[in-house]
Amino acid sequence: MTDSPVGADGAALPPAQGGLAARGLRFLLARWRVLLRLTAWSVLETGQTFLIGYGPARALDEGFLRGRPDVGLAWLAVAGLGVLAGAYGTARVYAAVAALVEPFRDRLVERVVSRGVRSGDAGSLSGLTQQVEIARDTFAGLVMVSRSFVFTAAGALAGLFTLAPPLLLVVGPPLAAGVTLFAATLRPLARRQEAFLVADEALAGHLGTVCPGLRDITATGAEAHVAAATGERVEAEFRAARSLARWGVLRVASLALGGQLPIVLLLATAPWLLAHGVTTGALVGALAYVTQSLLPALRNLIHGLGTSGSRLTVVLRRLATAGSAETGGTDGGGTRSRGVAPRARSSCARAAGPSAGTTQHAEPRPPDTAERQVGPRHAPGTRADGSRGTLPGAKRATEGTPLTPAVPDGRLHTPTVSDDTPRTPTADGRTAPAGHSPPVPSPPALSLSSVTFAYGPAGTPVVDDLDLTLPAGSHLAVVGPSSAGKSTLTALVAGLLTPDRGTIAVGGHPVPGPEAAAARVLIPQEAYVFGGTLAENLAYLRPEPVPEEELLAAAEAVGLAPLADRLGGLGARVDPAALSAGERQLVALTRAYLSYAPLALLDEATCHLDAETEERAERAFAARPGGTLVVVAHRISSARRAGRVLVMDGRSTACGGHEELMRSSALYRDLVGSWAPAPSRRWSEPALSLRDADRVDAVAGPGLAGDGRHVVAHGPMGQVQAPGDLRDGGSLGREG
Ligand SMILES: Nc1ncnc2c1ncn2[C@@H]1O[C@H](COP(=O)(O)OP(=O)(O)OP(=O)(O)O)[C@@H](O)[C@H]1O
Repeated sequence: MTDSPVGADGAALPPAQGGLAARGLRFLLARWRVLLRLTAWSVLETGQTFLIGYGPARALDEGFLRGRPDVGLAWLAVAGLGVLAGAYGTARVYAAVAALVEPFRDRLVERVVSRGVRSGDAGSLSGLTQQVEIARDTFAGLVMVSRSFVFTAAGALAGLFTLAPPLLLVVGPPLAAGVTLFAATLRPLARRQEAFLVADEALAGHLGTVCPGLRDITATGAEAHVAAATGERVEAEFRAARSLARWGVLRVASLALGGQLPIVLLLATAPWLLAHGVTTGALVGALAYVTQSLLPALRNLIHGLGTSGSRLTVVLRRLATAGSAETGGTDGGGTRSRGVAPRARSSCARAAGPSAGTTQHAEPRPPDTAERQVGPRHAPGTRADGSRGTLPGAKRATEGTPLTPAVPDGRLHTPTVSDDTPRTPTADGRTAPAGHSPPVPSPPALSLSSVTFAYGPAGTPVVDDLDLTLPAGSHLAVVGPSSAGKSTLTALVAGLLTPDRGTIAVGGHPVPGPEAAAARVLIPQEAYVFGGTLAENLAYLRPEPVPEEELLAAAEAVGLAPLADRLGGLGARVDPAALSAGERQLVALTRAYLSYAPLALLDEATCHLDAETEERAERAFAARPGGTLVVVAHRISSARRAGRVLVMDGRSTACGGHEELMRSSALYRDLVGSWAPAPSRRWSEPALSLRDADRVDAVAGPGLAGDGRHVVAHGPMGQVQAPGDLRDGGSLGREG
């Protein structure tokens, strides 16, 4: 039993704070009147306990065994009255306990609230007041069980002595031994209980963070990473539970010794006791004392002090820790503690490796560093040191195969070379047209063959018989009206959904599969940011520590650098709730940018960014040597940047360059029309193009102003109302 208690992170717990006990004692002494009242009402409970054994003993000895049932019944009635009086006393005891517990709660609330008001941290305030309620309930429970044990034991021992002193000789020693053993194990048990609670909370907190992000974790291929971090916490809780269970055996032993052994001894020594003047009634009364009073009181004490006591210690210690934070305490990361036990902190620091430790205290980024480094220092699929990564899909592309062109039936067929042939990296890191590179065969970055998928067996296919081949280094924009299946397509490629028919391969590896999962990273619209440091967030998808310069270069490339500066550098702790949706997207984008996955799938991952920031991020991804980019676009600019555009609308899928699709796809033209910026009062260039309406084919240009006659255009197909005849020079306004 030498194992020492450890926290969730494996570190030994600090010794219990003696200050808490001293403060508790001072609190109680200041309320001596309440304690006196509590004692007085508890005496009634003692009387009840006394009568539980004494009444039946007298009823037997003086009544039933002597053929005087009336006397026997009278003694039983006395015992019954004792129970009634005891119940009244217990009710008064509750009132006295309330008079003790409520000021305790008030003092804690006062401290916590004044601290919260001063710090202006409403979130932490709410958490702490909850803990105050736990402390109050636990404190009340402790007062009840410890008080009950003391007065019950006093009543029972007094009863045993009154009935026959030899009974005390049989019951007293094992009871004392049991209580002593329990007292000896109390402190180590409490500390193990605390370690278990901390480990349990750490696991629950971790799962609370991880579970809402499961989709993203799967999407970004971070399953193994997260599983390892979760496994650590499960293991920590298992160790704490095992240690607690070992010590729990002693708790059971103390109950057996103090509460159950006396029963055995009373029965075993019955002949001896009866031979030494103990009456049958006294023996029965002694058994009543042990079974009805001492055993339950001892059991309550052991369970109450063993669990509630340690819980109270944990909660009070946290409240005290929160107090030190108020006076300037930090959690080691330079940030203020929020009343959460430091040991329960996320293990991301460990998961991120040594870099997390060094970046926690990182100095703000030197401005020139970012200016000099505008891209990742490595190609996808290679390590930071330039060596090849182990990800099978993370190969450098040496030969580009262009995206297959659209054909009238909407199917995508065999690739042919075009002007949009992607550029692939040369040995010195610059890019050259793929055709000029040595013709080393390489699998396409992404290939879909006859892929069909419907949500449910009877559902209409969202993706229908789709063929698509993307060479490494290419940039594809996926567009389409709402519900066209764009997100479904990215989920299929990411392996989050399984096609009903057809096959998908990423970097030549079948989807689903570990190699394919490692070769792609999906950034969904709702970005997943966790409460670690910025560096931990950014390096999350990298198995090894990432140098600070590389993180900064990535931040600069993607457009995160201003936010990183504002947050206080890479070591700054990130509060996901305090970031805007766009800022969270920038963090998620930079994290994906730093990953080794060559294929990046941006599913409206930039929808909360302004056009300029979106362009910067997309260009950064497109410039990753050998990296392939698939963007679900929601802006015309995004589609224009891509070499190729995939227009989705159920069965009528089309693919091609922007200009080509503007000519050949009515749907694409409609989409482009619906993406046009809202007109302002002063138009400097054509702002409204009406092409597919019945009566008009006009371009609204400079000088147009509303005069009550309206063109209404809404929806991707452009519903048009033209109350005036435009050819007659009617004026236009616009609404919707
Ligand atoms: N989990 C699901 N269960 C059933 N149907 C779904 C599910 N997810 C999506 N769908 C349906 O599949 C179709 C395609 O949805 P998807 O999200 O892929 O479209 P989208 O083009 O990404 O739309 P948007 O541009 O609005 O995000 C829609 O009709 C949608 O209702």
